[in-house]
Amino acid sequence: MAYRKVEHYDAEITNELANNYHSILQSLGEDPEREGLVKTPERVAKAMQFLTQGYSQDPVAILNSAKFTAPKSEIVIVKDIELYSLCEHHMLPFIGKAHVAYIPNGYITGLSKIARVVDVFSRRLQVQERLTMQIMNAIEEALQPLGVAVVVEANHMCMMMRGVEKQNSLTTTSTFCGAFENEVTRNEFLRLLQMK
Ligand SMILES: Nc1nc2c(ncn2[C@@H]2O[C@H](COP(=O)(O)OP(=O)(O)OP(=O)(O)O)[C@@H](O)[C@H]2O)c(=O)[nH]1
Ligand SMILES: [Zn+2]
Repeated sequence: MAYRKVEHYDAEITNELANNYHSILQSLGEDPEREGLVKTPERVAKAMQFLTQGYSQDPVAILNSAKFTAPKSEIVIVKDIELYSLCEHHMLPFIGKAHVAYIPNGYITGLSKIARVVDVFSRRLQVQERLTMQIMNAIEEALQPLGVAVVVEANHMCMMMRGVEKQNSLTTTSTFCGAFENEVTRNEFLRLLQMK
């Protein structure tokens, strides 16, 4: 059986983006008609739609799609969720990990849904601070837990490949609400994050 990729891209948007990328290649001094580049505008058009698909996804609906009742209230942590996002200033990747915790207040969600929510907000043009906050707000809205904590660590290609050209700087952002505003609970979360 022939290999067939299963992809869903809007034909009109793909076409419009591809025309623009064709012009961009010309502006960069390239020949968009040379063999290796003939399909590049269409490939980039699809890649960019993939990398920004989060705009059309509803994070709260994702969390609610596997919402279960839970009587006990212990910290739930999903850590080391890898993320790939695009900085909104340069549209270059920033790559890192999210660590997400919440304390249920009667409801839990499927663990994979937490990682999916990280993807939804990562697949948009972002700044790391807003990404961190949006993950927290979605969990808060969907589950109304006793608290939510989100830490994101990332390397920004715009600081590595160009600009200030720093190869080892790691940006950490965090946001806490509810019970995690309490120092004891927050420290417990930070301690659990350090456990390997
Ligand atoms: N706060 C924040 N800043 C970011 C993020 N991603 C990129 N930036 C920064 O956005 C800033 C944009 O600054 P500008 O001076 O307008 O752009 P620029 O001339 O390209 O700046 P340089 O990167 O310093 O060369 C830069 O300092 C980037 O490092 C992010 O997620 N959060
Ligand atoms: Zn940037």
